[in-house]
Amino acid sequence: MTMNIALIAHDRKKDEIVNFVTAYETVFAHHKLFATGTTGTRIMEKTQLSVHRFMSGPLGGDQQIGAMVATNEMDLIIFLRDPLMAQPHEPDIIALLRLCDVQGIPCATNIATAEILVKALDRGDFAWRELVHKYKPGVDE
Ligand SMILES: O=C(CO)COP(=O)(O)O
Repeated sequence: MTMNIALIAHDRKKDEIVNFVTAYETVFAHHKLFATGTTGTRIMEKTQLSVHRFMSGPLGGDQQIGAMVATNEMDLIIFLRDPLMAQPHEPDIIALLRLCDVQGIPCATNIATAEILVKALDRGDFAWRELVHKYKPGVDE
């Protein structure tokens, strides 16, 4: 079952997300990947994965991903935030995390949680999302 996965990282976390996605590239290859602009570019530069890129975070990318969460079209989010650096688009970041809680979407904000979620994804723990996909034509293309 193909899941829609969002990958997002703030600047000082970009190396970390690239290394992480590279390590689990064979798992991610089975899914449909989305990212904010720069994160997506960085991942595509270093892997063979194809990533649908939204706007850069400060220009609205978090909100674009949030729109997919709002309509329950996103199955998993890995969002490596920088907890030590203020972001100009902090309200957008909070809004995205809030929507994950509204819809009950698994969202990892650090690498330890991301690792657990990706392992769960690989062993089929996200199969319940199939029920959601059934009612969302076009999500699982
Ligand atoms: O700012 C971001 C998420 O809040 C990430 O955006 P970029 O991937 O474009 O750097």
